[in-house]
Amino acid sequence: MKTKVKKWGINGEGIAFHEGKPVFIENAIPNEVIEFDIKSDEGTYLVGELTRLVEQSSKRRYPLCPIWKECGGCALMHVKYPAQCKMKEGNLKETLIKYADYNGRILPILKNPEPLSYRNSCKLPFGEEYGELYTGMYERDTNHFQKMERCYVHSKLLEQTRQEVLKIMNEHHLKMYDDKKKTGYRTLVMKEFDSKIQIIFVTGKEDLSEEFIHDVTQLEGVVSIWQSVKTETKREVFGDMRFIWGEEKMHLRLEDIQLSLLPRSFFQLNTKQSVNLYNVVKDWMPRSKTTVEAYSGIGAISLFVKDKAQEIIGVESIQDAVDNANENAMLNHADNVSFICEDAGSALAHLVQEKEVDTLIVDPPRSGLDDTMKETILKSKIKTMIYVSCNPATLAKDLGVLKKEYRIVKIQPVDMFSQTPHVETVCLMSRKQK
Ligand SMILES: C[S@@+](CC[C@H](N)C(=O)[O-])C[C@H]1O[C@@H](n2cnc3c(N)ncnc32)[C@H](O)[C@@H]1O
Repeated sequence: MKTKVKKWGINGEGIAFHEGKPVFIENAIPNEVIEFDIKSDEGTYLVGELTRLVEQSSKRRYPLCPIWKECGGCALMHVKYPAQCKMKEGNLKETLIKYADYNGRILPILKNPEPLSYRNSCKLPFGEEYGELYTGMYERDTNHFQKMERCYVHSKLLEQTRQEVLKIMNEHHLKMYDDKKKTGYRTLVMKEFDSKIQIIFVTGKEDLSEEFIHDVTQLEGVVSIWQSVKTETKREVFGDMRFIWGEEKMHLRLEDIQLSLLPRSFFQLNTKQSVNLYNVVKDWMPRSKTTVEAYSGIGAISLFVKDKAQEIIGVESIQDAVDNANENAMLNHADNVSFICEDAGSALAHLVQEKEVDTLIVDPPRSGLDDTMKETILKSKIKTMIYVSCNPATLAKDLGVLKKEYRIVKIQPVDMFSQTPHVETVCLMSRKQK
């Protein structure tokens, strides 16, 4: 069948229409004329497969990565960078209209200065082929494991080290995880900050030999090695954490803020753009008496805005991250900033009773704000809210609820995840005057 692609889908697919139903077609770009087959009928929509490009978009480019389609991690690898940014702005706008009934201004997206080689971390399962270990990922919605030769969005040092670590593992004839024996190597986790690398080997019941560790420590940039022993099937990648060698924590500097973090603690995966993101929050934040930062991770946002409030309380559910955040407050001489380990919604509910909280910053996971959080915000006297979101759909749905009491002042998309359809957004809100 032949059709013209009408618009972008949220996952970077093209959407066309066939007999009144939308057809989601991977690798198709709006305004292209294409031929496609129907892969499946999902009731309200169809899934199509592009079979031939009849008229190609000027926004299309040759994708750098040979496995971009199979991997699925970089669903926009075939789209020129300016057009990727336009796609994200457009999808954010459409989502805000759909769920929050907001059709106001959205600031132009803050572009990523490095659309390739920006990722500071990876978490990749091991596979084995002809007795050799490799890392890869499962193709989206399948059980097919795709080998990764080279990743173009990993930072250069991270990618170089990943390849060298694999070489050493194979020289030591290490094996992938065997679920029956509960031994072997499951996942390779690596983080790179300021040209220093931390490696976490997620394994079964495995003793890492001294010779193997010694060889890994010889790699340029490697400063920290951990092991995570995990024999259950649950999704969480970290099990029993064992510190093996070097520096326990990773250290990084963002402008004049110093941060350190343990392996379990979350940090944004694009270090340079996180500085630009945090500066938007800092610029938009008014002077405050008491600010709560919910979902505070290792405390980076609170420390960025530390001079704008008399007191800042960060709330985070991972104890390691809270410990790091409190140490980071000390490291940066921020006596007015402290962090507690609690569920963000429950903590806000009691903090607004105990203190005059006038400003709230939230940076929740992709699932957005839970009901307790939203109800507490609506009942509170919080004047200013800054919502940092990595998921336009949950952001828009949450704004749809919060608009009862808050008006949207400004919205700033930030491109943290180039080559992917994901977009980070900062939204400033102000409590309506009654
Ligand atoms: C998107 S990250 C934001 C971290 C931080 N703002 C930053 O920029 O590094 C979300 C954080 O929320 C934490 N989190 C998830 N659910 C939570 C909850 N119910 N209560 C408190 N923190 C939670 C996660 O552990 C994670 O550190």
